[in-house]
Amino acid sequence: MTEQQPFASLEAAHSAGVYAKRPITLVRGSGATLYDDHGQAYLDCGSGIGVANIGHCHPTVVQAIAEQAATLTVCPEAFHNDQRALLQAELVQLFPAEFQRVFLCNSGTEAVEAALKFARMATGRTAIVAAMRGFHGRTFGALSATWESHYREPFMPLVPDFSHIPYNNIERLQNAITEQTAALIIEIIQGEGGIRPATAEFLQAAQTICHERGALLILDEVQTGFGRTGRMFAFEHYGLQPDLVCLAKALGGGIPMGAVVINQRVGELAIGTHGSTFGGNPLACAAARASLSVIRTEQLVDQTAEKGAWLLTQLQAIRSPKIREVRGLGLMIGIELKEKVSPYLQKLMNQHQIIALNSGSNVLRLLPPLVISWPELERVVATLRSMFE
Ligand SMILES: CC(=O)N[C@@H](CCCNCc1c(COP(=O)(O)O)cnc(C)c1O)C(=O)O
Repeated sequence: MTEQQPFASLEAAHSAGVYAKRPITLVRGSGATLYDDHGQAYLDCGSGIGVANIGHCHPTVVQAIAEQAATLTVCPEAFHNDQRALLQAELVQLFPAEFQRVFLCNSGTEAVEAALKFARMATGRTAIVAAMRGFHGRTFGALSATWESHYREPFMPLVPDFSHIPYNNIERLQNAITEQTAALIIEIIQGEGGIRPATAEFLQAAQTICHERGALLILDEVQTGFGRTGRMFAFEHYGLQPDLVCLAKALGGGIPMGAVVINQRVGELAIGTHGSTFGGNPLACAAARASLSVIRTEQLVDQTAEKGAWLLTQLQAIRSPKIREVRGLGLMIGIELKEKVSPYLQKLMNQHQIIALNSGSNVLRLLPPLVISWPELERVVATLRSMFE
């Protein structure tokens, strides 16, 4: 172990080796601030890749986890549980009335896997259509819906009968969705694919075409959900009526959790057709209930709409030959550069103590906690302006 980075070298000695690492060791977080093992503070504009919407270690969630950890953490879905029953009821309350059922799991990729299986089972069809540049997870089904070849190639063959269309291309959608299509799966804003919002026309056409041809519309809101875009769920911006909505990341307030919220149009799912040992566990459900209460009581959705609009305007006002476009919705912002983004991420972290993300090789992605303060937002804008102007 090196004295400067004792934990980094220890971790590197035993890690599977699949992750690119940044040279800091994060050991504590509070609100939108993270601290490394030397006590250095960082302003977090990554939220753990869109998880810490309510900030790090929110006291309400910490208390709920502590209480549930001392009460019951293990309860498979073979038995009823109070926290799960309450969370399910509170979760479907956030959706239109036709959404009455939810499948609980432990990650985004699991939510996508469940939605894909439910769609094939409910329709009796096998074809799945997804979007180019889309990202839906790393497990074989979700990976089959994910576009970029560098995610897919080492693992071929993937699940058969998946195809991809250009995002926002209605004509290709018309040709791709047929009577054999079980579902279309899309993001409202492509998160890993470069912070690319769908057009309202594309989304409306997707819903119309799917429902006219008996296919289900699966919305992957793993990254856009829980206030991230300035509405509780991004589909609300467009008045959509999806059939299955995949959720995860911020759902559990930092505790791993995923969910599929199911429109009654999908019909009944037969007992024994899917499952998960940890899905719906009391600890995650208690954390999720606490997180939802924080989003509600701190009015984080409305705050995000206001802060996000201001941030987007400020960043779009930066005049720089290095910036191609600034886009996004709420506090899900992408700055597309005319060059590689990684040097800028390193500079932000090492010289300015701001942690931001990439999305692809040339988009600087900002996913700050929704609790980020106005002074912290002003610091982000001032820093980026100084870097790019
Ligand atoms: C460092 C690291 O592990 N990064 C993750 C980043 C994934 C972030 N996105 C997850 C995601 C997923 C998968 O979610 P999960 O299994 O990672 O919880 C599904 N759908 C959408 C729209 C998503 O954005 C990865 O490279 O797999």
